[in-house]
Amino acid sequence: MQNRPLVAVIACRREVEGHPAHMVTDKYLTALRTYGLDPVVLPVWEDTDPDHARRLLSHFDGLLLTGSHTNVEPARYGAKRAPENTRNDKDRDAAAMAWLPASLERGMPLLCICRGFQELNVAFGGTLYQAVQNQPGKLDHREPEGDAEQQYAPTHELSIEPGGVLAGLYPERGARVNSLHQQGIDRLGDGLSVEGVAPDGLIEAISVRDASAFALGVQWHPEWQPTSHPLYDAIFQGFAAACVNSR
Ligand SMILES: N[C@@H](CCC(=O)NCCCC(=O)O)C(=O)O
Repeated sequence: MQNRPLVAVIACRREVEGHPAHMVTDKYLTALRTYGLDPVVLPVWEDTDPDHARRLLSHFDGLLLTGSHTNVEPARYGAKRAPENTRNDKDRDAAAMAWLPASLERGMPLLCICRGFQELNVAFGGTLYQAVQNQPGKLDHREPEGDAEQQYAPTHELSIEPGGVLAGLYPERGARVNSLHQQGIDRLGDGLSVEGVAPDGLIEAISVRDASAFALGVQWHPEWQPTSHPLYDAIFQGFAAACVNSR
């Protein structure tokens, strides 16, 4: 267990038993441990600034931005709040928007999942659909009814862009992936590349074009039982190898 790469994991602000808390659900932390990484949960504060972000992240070998039921504040991508968009977390928004450029500047490996994927797009000047299910021609990407096994079961196809970062990690042209989100990428941020799309054309995976290390975002949840899904496994293997190399 010695000398495992240290991965900073963004927390969310939630109320726990009547008190404000900073928390991460276990599956993200367990997935990192499974792949030989040591997760460290970092609290989020609305007054995070770029200098603090640089100093804080200098202690780590990688950064994971997790999924969350909350949404990026629409004002951050120049939109008004839609009625379907009811959950926010301004502390997490501020931390993510400061940590993303700081981590890329340092060449730290970066894995962004679901909300994290949407944050990566917004950090690069992209915009989001606030309710994908209301967009003409788009599928409903929200989770099905049921228990966690049913909600995180693969529900739609993913088509992987040939020649990209994801294609380099996983040899097949596609896979079935889970889907637990209401929001999604509308306009792609400048400097990002599409790595995979859903059958309705919704962008499902992106990478940072000029990143000096692994920098991938995915709309689905590879942290859910990663060792039993070859694509999810390949993503964590790739991220873990990059974290080892960045020490
Ligand atoms: N709120 C956003 C992002 C969806 C998301 O990250 N869901 C995570 C669910 C809980 C988890 O598994 O961590 C949206 O609705 O698009």
